Amino acid sequence: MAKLPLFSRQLLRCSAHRVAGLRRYATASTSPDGASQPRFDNHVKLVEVGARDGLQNEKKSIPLATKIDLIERLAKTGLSSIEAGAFVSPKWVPQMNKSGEILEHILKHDVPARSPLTFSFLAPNLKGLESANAILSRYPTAFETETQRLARASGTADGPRKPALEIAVFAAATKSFSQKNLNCSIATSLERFGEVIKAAKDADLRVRAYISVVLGCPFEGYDVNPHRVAEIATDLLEMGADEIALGDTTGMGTAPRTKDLLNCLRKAGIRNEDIAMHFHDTYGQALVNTAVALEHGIRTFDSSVGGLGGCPYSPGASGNVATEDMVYFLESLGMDTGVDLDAVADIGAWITNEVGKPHDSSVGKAVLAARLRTKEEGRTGEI
Ligand SMILES: CC(C)(COP(=O)([O-])OP(=O)([O-])OC[C@H]1O[C@@H](n2cnc3c(N)ncnc32)[C@H](O)[C@@H]1OP(=O)([O-])[O-])[C@@H](O)C(=O)NCCC(=O)NCCSC(=O)C[C@@](C)(O)CC(=O)[O-]
Repeated sequence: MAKLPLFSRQLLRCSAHRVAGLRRYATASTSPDGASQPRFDNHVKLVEVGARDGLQNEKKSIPLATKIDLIERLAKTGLSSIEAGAFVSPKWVPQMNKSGEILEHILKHDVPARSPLTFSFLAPNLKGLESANAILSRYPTAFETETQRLARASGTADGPRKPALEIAVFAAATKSFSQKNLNCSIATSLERFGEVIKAAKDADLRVRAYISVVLGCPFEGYDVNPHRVAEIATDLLEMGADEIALGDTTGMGTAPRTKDLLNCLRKAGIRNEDIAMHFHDTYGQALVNTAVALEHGIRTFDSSVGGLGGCPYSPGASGNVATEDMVYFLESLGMDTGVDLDAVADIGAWITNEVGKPHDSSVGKAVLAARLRTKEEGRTGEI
């Protein structure tokens, strides 16, 4: 009898949460005072940042066709949110200079997707937003506004499914990082983001607001003040941001400091639903920190296929936590990501090869190796 392929597509995709009797991951996510009020909320949203954060640091210019191919492949995996580009100064980050073409491609072509998709683009100032808006205004019916997206999500509207668009601003928790990344102080960046957020809201777009270096700064070290992070997050939410993405840009975060930061934000009145975690894996702590954030009640995490990434203004920082590792890890805890692990493993191998980078996902490599073994065993069986 042929051996059961141990890591079959089904098993990899569904993993432990479909196994009867497995403990579901409990959380106290809505308890404002942190009191233990376990509830079951097993869906985790993964925000795929490979096409932007993953590629922005590459020195060699990556062809537009490769970037579009990457985005289209990712769209078929069950991901619901894909960061696709950045309307930033090409002098600062040359790799992102074709982001307008990417947005235009998304609007002109019906990108086949397994789930309703949101595409996100960074904009550090009004100039960036205006560039995005100029393109959007040429295709006014090709995307869902935030009002339409919310109506669809709540079941009060239907009709042909179109992609939704999101604008992302990016503040920093330290003065030095703000200066290096944005060429201005934190206060000035917040003033600019206030304008960007207002204009994006006027255009009925969803807004994500990053705060970088929340758990360690390449210039100021480990001691980033969590109260300062909470203040900046509060400012951005008051300006109208829909979500705060906390960036461990350097990967210096540890489990206790992740917990302290999230407790500090909770005490400041920031809801878990408004927070996403963005871990880099420089010190191999991203999954541990994810577990801490998950236990705290966070349900949105960023990741990058193949572990691509690194910030141009964070010397030494390695890639984002790999999407393959996140899917495997989260599903082994009983969470549902809706993402096809087999498919992202293929994309991770393909894109790292395309950009000539080492494939940085342990899970991705294991999945591919197991598939190869199964195939070889199948061939041997046939003989
Ligand atoms: C903010 C600026 C523009 C200030 O940079 P600046 O030099 O102070 O700006 P400026 O207003 O003096 O403009 C300089 C030139 O850039 C142009 N310019 C100005 N703005 C734009 C724009 N939006 N799009 C296109 N061009 C722009 C502008 O027109 C001008 O062109 P010139 O007249 O010299 O030909 C610059 O610092 C910048 O673009 N920074 C972005 C850096 C960046 O993209 N970093 C990576 C993203 S953040 C990140 O990766 C972290 C994150 C989000 O992943 C989370 C985490 O891990 O922590």
